[in-house]
Amino acid sequence: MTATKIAVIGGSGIYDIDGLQGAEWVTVKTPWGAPSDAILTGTLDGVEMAFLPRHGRGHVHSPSTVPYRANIDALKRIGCTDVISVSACGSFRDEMAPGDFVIVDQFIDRTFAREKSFFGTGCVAHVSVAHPTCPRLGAACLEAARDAGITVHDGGTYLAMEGPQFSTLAESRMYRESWGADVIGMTNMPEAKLAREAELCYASVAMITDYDSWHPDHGEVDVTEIIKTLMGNAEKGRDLVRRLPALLGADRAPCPHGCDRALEYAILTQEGARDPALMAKLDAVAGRML
Ligand SMILES: CSC[C@H]1O[C@H](OP(=O)(O)O)[C@H](O)[C@@H]1O
Ligand SMILES: Nc1ncnc2[nH]cnc12
Repeated sequence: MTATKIAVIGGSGIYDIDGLQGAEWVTVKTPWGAPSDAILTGTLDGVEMAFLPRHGRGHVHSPSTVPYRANIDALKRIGCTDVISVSACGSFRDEMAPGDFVIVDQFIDRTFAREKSFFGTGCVAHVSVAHPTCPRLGAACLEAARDAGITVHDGGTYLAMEGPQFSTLAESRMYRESWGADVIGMTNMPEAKLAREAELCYASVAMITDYDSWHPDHGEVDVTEIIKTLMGNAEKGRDLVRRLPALLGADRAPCPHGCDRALEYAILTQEGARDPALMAKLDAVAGRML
């Protein structure tokens, strides 16, 4: 058993969480640059927590410029074991209405202007992301959402687009009709892939704000409407987060799905051929393996 430390990455509309005992904003340095902001640490129901606003307080970073590698490294570096992403999303399904939450379990990654791996020349690694989210952590999020009285859907495919503009009508229809995506956002990739490389359990809670632009009854995405829905969603998201420590507990058994052992057979570069500079940068992310 190891001590649980729950990280929450708050998306648009969620820039802090309340109720933490011993709350303190901590600045964390990483070899991948500065994270989006300082990290709010403390305990809730006897469980260690860490909160990182993805876009920074004041919403400074765009989806393309969020420092995803620094964020995941920083959370790993301070001892987090589980990462929960809470994000605003558009919906491709009639039944997934604005105000509903979806526990995402698959992704389609359409992002192209972001660093997607901690590894590279001098230390090559290939982890599996066939199942990119942790079922144990996702189940806890589902239970927390139900306990909070939130309308929540168990499972869904999140299309990660580059942004920052919303999709064209043709793209929206293609993602929905041909690609089978359920929700759309701009930030969960490469975050989920990096969390897997860092051997962190990752779950994604999509908070629906709109029907993107495909819906004949709703017209195109309207950011003022999104922001209105976002405010209500953010309060529900905070309620969900408050319930997680009691559900996950202070002590943590190894992940039954192997998230915390993802690098076990993933590093291909032979010891003598590894780049010392890159190896030094991997101290937190892959320290267990090096
Ligand atoms: C507020 S609309 C677009 C913006 O909101 C989402 O951010 P996050 O995933 O961090 O909640 C979406 O991905 C876009 O970045
Ligand atoms: N329709 C949408 N597309 C992309 N990101 C979003 N975030 C919230 N709504 C969105």
